[in-house]
Amino acid sequence: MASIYNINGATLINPRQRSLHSSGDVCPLSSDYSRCRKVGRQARNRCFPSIIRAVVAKPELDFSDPNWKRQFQEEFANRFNLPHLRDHLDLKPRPTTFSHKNRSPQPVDCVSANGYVNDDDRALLKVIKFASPNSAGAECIDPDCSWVETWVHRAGPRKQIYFEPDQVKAGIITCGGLCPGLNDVIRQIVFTLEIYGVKKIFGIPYGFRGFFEEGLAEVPLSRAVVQNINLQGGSLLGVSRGGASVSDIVDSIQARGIDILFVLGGNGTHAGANAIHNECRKRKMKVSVVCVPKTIDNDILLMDKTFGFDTAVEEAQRAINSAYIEARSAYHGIGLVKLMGRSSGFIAMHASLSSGQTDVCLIPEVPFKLEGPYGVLQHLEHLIQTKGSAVLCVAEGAGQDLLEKSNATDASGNVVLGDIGVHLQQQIKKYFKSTGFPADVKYIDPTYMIRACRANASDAILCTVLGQNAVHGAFAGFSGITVGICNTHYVYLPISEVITSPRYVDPNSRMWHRCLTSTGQPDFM
Ligand SMILES: Nc1ncnc2c1ncn2[C@@H]1O[C@H](COP(=O)(O)OP(=O)(O)O)[C@@H](O)[C@H]1O
Ligand SMILES: O=P(O)(O)OC[C@H]1O[C@](O)(COP(=O)(O)O)[C@@H](O)[C@@H]1O
Ligand SMILES: [Mg+2]
Repeated sequence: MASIYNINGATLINPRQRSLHSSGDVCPLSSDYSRCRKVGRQARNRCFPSIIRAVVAKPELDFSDPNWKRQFQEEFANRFNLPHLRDHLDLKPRPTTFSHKNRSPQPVDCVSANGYVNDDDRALLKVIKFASPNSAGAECIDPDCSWVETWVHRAGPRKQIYFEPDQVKAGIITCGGLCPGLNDVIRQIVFTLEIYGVKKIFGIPYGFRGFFEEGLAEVPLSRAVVQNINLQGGSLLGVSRGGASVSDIVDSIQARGIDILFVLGGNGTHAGANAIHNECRKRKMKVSVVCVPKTIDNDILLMDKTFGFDTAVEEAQRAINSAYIEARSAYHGIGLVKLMGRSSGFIAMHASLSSGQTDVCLIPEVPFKLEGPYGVLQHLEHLIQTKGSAVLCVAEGAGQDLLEKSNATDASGNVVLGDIGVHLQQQIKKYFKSTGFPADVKYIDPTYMIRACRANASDAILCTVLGQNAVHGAFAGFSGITVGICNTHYVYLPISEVITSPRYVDPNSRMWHRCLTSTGQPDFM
């Protein structure tokens, strides 16, 4: 079924629809930009509007059929239906032991009828009615841009649960790169598990590696152990990339007797967790796998934001402010800041917006030229001539087509990127030297500083709610789900729906346009 999501300046085309984009100038994903670039400027400029045309033209949907909307919504509801342990096991629920008002597990008759989320509660995924497919960031299904409601499942504690808390062994694992707030989530998961009455809570050290590497013992967790871990950054459990086969991990889960596994990680981790969930289901194991999305890159689909992103932006804008001060104080000063963002430019875009001092923001989703009359270098020269200084912020995944490719990957299979920051620094110096009017380039690469820090207040709250809801989701019997915030409401989503692609900045979105308005930068092509 056709679908376009566009939330807070991000676009996704479900890769299942990729066949729709096989010809011409359609560029749904950043990896397709190079192909797009080859078809020339005019075609390239049509890239994002073409996404809309491609989806509108989806052959299976017959918009003359008065039932098309109902069909679409039914299929959407099926896709977003939450996988449950009941799907493969014959299970009876029991009344919950979770109580809002008491810190200890409650006997059944003390559980108040109110304060629980009904399984039929839903949150609206999209809240804008677009009048036209040409509206900024439009996500339309039919040519008239009809209003089609899409609902997702509301997160929270249920009245009925599918585990006996005092018999449960729960495991927590943190995978991928660091992210502010990991400890906050671990802490809230432990607190909430204890309130349900769980006694056996363990951390698996160093990501998926902890399941198979000898000598890495489980870390016993309790309220006392995690009480203050939110005061520092990093992960109490450690993180890693790479890992064992899914089958070996599930063998290990079986051998350890884990009933509920909480998996904190990004896109790669979610793919791994979904594979673990599917393998458990195949083996008819009563194991609930619940993810909490973690990434400073904010590249997880459908969500308003992931935890750690806000904090990373706050730290990143400090680097931009420093670059500004250096550039402003130097004669012909240029401040250059490289920020993380492997394939999505959210950190660079938001840090540029929040600092307000960026003159040029370069992100992976928007191609640019360095040389020539429309290139970045000439624009920098113009800025030096008119303002005396300039600040440039670049995401690590930007401009990779300007660099030599190594084809190397990290342990998780992520492409090792060329260093666009160093390249820009060299090219800017070279250019200004050749013009006979050298610039003073101050290069700041705050890479790990923006993520190896404690979560800020906003992220700490997000982590708290996500951590608690992860536990509620597991006790409700769901497995293969992740928790997120959509349009300010907390929801559960099937992992399969959030791993279809990374989330990208949509160059046609209002947010990117706002960034351009703020920087005042031209189109560098
Ligand atoms: N497609 C996949 N299937 C199974 N496991 C995966 C997959 N992609 C990544 N992983 C595993 O998930 C973990 C984290 O992945 P990584 O890409 O490094 O970080 P992130 O989860 O933050 O994207 C690694 O241990 C990696 O081996
Ligand atoms: O050096 P590391 O630890 O591999 O991490 C670098 C990567 O971490 C990130 O910030 C976040 O990546 P993950 O979401 O996969 O953890 C990327 O933007 C960056 O490329
Ligand atoms: Mg990743």
